[in-house]
Amino acid sequence: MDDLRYVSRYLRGYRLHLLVAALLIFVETIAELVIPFLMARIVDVGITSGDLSLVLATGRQMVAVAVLAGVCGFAYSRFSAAAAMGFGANLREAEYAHLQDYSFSNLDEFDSSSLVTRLTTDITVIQNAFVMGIRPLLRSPVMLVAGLVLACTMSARLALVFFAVLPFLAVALALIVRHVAPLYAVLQGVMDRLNETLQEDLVAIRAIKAYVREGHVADRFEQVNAALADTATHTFGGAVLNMPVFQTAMAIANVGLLWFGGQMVASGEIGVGTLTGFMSYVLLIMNSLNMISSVFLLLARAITSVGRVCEVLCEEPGMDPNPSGAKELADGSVEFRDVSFKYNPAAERNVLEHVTLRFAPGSTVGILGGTGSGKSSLVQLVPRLYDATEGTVMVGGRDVRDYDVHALRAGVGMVLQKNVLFSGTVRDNLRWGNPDATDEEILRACRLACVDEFLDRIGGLDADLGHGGGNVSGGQKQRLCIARTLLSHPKVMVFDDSTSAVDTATDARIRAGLAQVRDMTKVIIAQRVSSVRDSDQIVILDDGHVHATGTHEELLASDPIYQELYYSQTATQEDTHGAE
Ligand SMILES: Nc1ncnc2c1ncn2[C@@H]1O[C@H](COP(=O)(O)OP(=O)(O)OP(=O)(O)O)[C@@H](O)[C@H]1O
Repeated sequence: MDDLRYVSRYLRGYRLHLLVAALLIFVETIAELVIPFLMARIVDVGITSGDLSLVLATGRQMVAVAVLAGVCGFAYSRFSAAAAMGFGANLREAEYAHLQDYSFSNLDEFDSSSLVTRLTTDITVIQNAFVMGIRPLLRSPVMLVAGLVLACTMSARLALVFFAVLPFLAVALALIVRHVAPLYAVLQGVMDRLNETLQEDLVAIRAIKAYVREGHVADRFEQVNAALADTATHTFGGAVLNMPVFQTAMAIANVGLLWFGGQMVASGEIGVGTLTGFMSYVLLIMNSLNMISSVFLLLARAITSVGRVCEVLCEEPGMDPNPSGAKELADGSVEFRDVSFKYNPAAERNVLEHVTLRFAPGSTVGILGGTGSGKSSLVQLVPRLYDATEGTVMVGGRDVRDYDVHALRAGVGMVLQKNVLFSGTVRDNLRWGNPDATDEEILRACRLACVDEFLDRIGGLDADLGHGGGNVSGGQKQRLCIARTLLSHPKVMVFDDSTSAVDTATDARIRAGLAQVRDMTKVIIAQRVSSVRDSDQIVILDDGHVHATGTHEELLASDPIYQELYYSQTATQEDTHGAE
């Protein structure tokens, strides 16, 4: 209920539509209830007494009431559709906007495929329930109560026959709803799994072909697909039982009514018109019961989806973006004061443990360490992609939490390990760094990042990069990403292993280019010692701890890890040169 109340706020702008739709249904329902009465009058009074003018006059009234019901039904469908689609659009927009406020830690909580389902399928389920559910939800209780009252008024004895069948129908329908409702939550979960598998397989399709794993992923997909088919069969198989149960009850009630009703007509206790009118009301009552159970099934599914949408909407952003915080970084200094960090508060071990470091503004800092030693985790704390669990991270002499997070991220450029480019031209992509950049500025950034070496070959700034930047190589992509970040003129720039795919000579040229940008602090995570040896400071991380810091000469003279890295890599290079 709380979830329903929560999402109802997204009806804004469509409450009037909903109200008008409800009124139209009410009028339509009343009109339909009047028709059997008019019919009974024609048969019992008009035809029995041979009064043709009464038959015609009542017939005209019946037509007018039927037209009124039709018009109301038609107008209702317009208003309810507008309300449902508008509500769905509001919900999707709210989910999407809230996702933009998610921190990286929030995004760790949800699978991206599940988020896609929650923004698409779940909203469609809610919209469908809205369009198809409101009408029976509003009509059926009115029909049920009014039908019962009117049927009893027509013939209390006949109503007894009908009341004997009613409880069986009600219990059978209630059992179906109870059995099927929880299955919808399972169904949506399996749907998530199918989307997840599909997304992973499509993203990794090249790797799958390269490793000849088509058979393996096909088997995996088949399993999830079969699980979805099984769950859906079980769920919808239970839901459609509604219909045969209803029809059986209807047939039994009809036989009983005709049997007893026929005897009552024969004995003159009631007229034929009353019997036919009564049977029309029975049909209305049974129909409304059937509708109520269908609506419950529809709502059960929609409530599961509402819950899933609410999980996205109610997820507290993992960090306060502090929009009223400082807007400018005084300089590019970075400081870690006794910083410890773990991704999940429930995790036993910290990923970073008591890290204390200081990078002077404009300096170049190299970070080395084995895989999983915490290099990426450390630098992600600088632009607040995550917040430190303990201790303080300072940029430009202030705690990072004191900045408006957007201003902080504009001041701390980051070239991530996994580079992402978008469809569009080179110019479009580079302007992500600075939407106002002129072509001269773009070309300067291209020179610094050594993009100029291949820019003309791919077609200049107007070259189309294709979907996800698929038209350029891994090394070219990395250089374009560096140029893109340079264009935003950050005070601190972090390179998270972002030249791993370029050759050593190009790597050196990029570093020479970056050295020209003097007022920017450069933090370079690298696997190669050659990428960081000229840095003002080199930090060696080991299992989340700062193992050593110093210049190349200092570390080479004193640190065993650095010595091992350096000599193993120079030996490899010499071997390679020797082999050449
Ligand atoms: N999003 C995440 N959620 C939970 N744990 C994570 C997450 N990202 C990284 N880790 C864990 O944190 C530890 C440090 O990872 P990190 O990526 O910082 O290492 P790294 O030194 O950059 O490694 P590499 O050189 O392989 O990129 C690893 O044990 C890793 O499993």
